[in-house]
Amino acid sequence: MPVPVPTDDPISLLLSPPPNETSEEAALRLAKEAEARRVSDEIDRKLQVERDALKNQNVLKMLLLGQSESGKSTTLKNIQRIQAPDSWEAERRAWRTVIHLNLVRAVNTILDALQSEVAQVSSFHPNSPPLDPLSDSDDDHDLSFRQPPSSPPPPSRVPSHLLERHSALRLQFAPLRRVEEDLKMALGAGADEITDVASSHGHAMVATPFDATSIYSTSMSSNDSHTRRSRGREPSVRSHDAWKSTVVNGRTSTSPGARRGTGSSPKGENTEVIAMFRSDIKALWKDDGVREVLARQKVILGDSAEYFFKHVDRIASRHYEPTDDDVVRARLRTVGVQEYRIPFIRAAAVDREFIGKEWRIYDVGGSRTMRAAWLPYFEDVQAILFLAPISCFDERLAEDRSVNRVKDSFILWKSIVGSGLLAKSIIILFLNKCDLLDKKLKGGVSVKKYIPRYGDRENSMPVFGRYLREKFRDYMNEYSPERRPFYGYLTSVVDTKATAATLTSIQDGILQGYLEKGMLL
Ligand SMILES: Nc1nc2c(ncn2[C@@H]2O[C@H](COP(=O)(O)OP(=O)(O)OP(=O)(O)O)[C@@H](O)[C@H]2O)c(=O)[nH]1
Ligand SMILES: [Mg+2]
Repeated sequence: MPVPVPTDDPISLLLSPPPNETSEEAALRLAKEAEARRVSDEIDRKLQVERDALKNQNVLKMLLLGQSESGKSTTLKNIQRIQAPDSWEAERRAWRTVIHLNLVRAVNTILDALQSEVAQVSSFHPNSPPLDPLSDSDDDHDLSFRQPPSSPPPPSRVPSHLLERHSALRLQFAPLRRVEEDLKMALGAGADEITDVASSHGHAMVATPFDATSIYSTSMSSNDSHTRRSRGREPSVRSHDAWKSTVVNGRTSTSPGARRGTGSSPKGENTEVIAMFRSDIKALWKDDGVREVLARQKVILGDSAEYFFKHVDRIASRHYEPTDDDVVRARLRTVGVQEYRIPFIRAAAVDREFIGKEWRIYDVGGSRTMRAAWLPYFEDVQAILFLAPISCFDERLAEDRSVNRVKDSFILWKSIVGSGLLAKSIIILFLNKCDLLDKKLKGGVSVKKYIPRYGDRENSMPVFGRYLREKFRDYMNEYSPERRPFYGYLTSVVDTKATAATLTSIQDGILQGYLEKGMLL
């Protein structure tokens, strides 16, 4: 006797057999469901084994969360630098390839901007397409964002010398296109930035990790709707150092010949080519006309581009060895979830009981295409370090141009602090990129234009930073299932000295708290 399906229950609707199903179809459907359940149970079993192992080892589990380019991997580098100096040193060399890619990509982006200027596609704004403004009636009840409509670009005032030289420049820099392709090949998927949803390679776009529900989510033990898990893809922890050993050992040559399968070019050819272009790159960056084109087209070169151009003499040299600061500035997008094991070396200062114990840190890819993969890591997490970049109050997500980046951080934050699954976790907030915010506000960008309710408060980094900090705190108080302390820091994680001090005191505080509760021993 078929059970009537309540029409208002989407899960039951999904699970109910299709009308007029034949017995063969029913058998096939049931077999598929049984297989999916088997896979799902296997995932649960593996995760449980992992959890039990962690408990036995007295490991503290920490997640780094936040949108893409919020500074999660940069924070992790700070942690590695302080707490795992040997592996930090061993990996230094590998970052050279990433830094070279960052530099070459920035040069090629400048050339693309010149190209579009010359082609007089002057209405084309690669980084800021006109959109409907986000109005005050937006759903964010006490803080709304406005994206002022893009005004038409002013007529090109680019000096004619640059326009005339443009074709020559393109020819002159042509070898750097090939170098970019080679370096990307060597570094793998993370070498490409996600530019829009079309480049998400079929990954589901979700605003929060809890939005990825599936028909099997009802079998979760917790009754918190936020704990529903997508069972579509097996959770995977990627090895984070695959590209590092590749570029250091030269298993994949970064030479153009190797890319085409001939393997004929000597290793290190790309470094040679980049070194040959040192003075040309310097001249390009210093050219006022170039600056004007970049400003006019609102081209975003990446947060570290300016730093790499500033240090091009060192970086574009044949014997370049990255410094600590260079490594911290290097940008490589995180793909999936990456696990790091880091000992508590400062722990002796807190209590010698901690000697031999370690952090298990998970660094996640932050774009909306990656967030579904976070959820399996939420159980038994002791600490979450949440990064919200606050310099980007006037920017939109690369993967969804309709969403303001600070608003996206609020959406994510509310879902994390509001999750029953994470109710016992310590949550620490870094309101990051304060250095860039300071520069932006001093450069004349007005907060009020994008956040009308900011009103006539001072347009300065400390005041706006504190204002946002209060908003995050209020949301935590409003959304947390149980009361929890708020730890919010205004940070610039590229400042390694200040970040080291902050991280050390946070670690000591967390360890002390756990020690007092007897949860680690
Ligand atoms: N100036 C400045 N740059 C920063 C800061 N934090 C991070 N960056 C830079 O911003 C870029 C992105 O940082 P990542 O740490 O790679 O960002 P992420 O959150 O790991 O990004 P995904 O891996 O895509 O999720 C890098 O070039 C960093 O050097 C900061 O506080 N100030
Ligand atoms: Mg990352």
